[in-house]
Amino acid sequence: MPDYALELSNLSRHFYLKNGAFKEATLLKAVDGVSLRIRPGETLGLVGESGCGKSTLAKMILGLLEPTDGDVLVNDKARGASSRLAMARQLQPIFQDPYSSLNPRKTIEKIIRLPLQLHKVGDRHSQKKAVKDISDLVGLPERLLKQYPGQLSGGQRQRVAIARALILRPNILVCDEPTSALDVSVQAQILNLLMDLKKELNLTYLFISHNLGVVEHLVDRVAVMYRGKLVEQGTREEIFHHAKHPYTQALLSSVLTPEPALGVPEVLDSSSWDKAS
Ligand SMILES: Nc1ncnc2c1ncn2[C@@H]1O[C@H](COP(=O)(O)OP(=O)(O)OP(=O)(O)O)[C@@H](O)[C@H]1O
Repeated sequence: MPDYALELSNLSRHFYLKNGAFKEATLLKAVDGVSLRIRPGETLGLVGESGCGKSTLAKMILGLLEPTDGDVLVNDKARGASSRLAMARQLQPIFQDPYSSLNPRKTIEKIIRLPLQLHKVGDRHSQKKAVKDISDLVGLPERLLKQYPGQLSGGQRQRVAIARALILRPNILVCDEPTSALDVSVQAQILNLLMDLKKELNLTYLFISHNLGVVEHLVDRVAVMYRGKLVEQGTREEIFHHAKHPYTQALLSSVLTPEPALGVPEVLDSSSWDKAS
């Protein structure tokens, strides 16, 4: 077992923004010297308002964006030191919009199976069985496997995205606003599913959200980001009940008087819903 599932050291990503032909470019420090560690099996919530750098940080962890500076370690090894397959078997993303991330011309079965084919894992028979097993695990009825993304509800599509992320059996999921595009009633179902999967598969989560109401119910620890930097991190109890940094306090007080748009769902009452939304 590695000491840390994820370790970020002094991670930065800067962008030069052009201000028109004759003006000098300005430097935007989208992520600026972020260091954090997540232990195996832990859920870390990364919170902060829109534009503070959360997605940029996620993209660097996932290898979709090169850091300007700093290191990403996955299961104690530099991410650049592992092959694509080795990395795909450790770390997978779940994004906000399950529709745009699913190929509309492929059946659900093919979409979930694709990572196994791309990485040449198993034969046709074992791949089909793996798709069936993972679909059961995420609560996707078998009849949906022959359908196309456009025929599914938002919640079902997010279950497909989760199944595809898990088919190579990674131990870490980077969830970037995984429920923000869903109806409030469906959000709770997907959040409950993610928590059930975490227990069953002993997963580690980096859970990115602007919605502190969601984060409070799910995470072990919280890291608070403001203008590219981490301003505070601590246990859920420390951050939600004894926050020290004024920005964290301001963020929390805006949640205590929620706007309707924040749509804090009624999380974690799984008694009243069906698995297949
Ligand atoms: N490719 C890019 N080129 C220039 N600036 C960028 C680029 N990507 C992100 N930025 C800027 O970096 C900053 C951080 O953006 P990022 O998307 O990481 O924030 P965020 O916290 O995820 O916000 P949101 O929750 O709205 O997605 C923003 O000011 C954004 O405009």
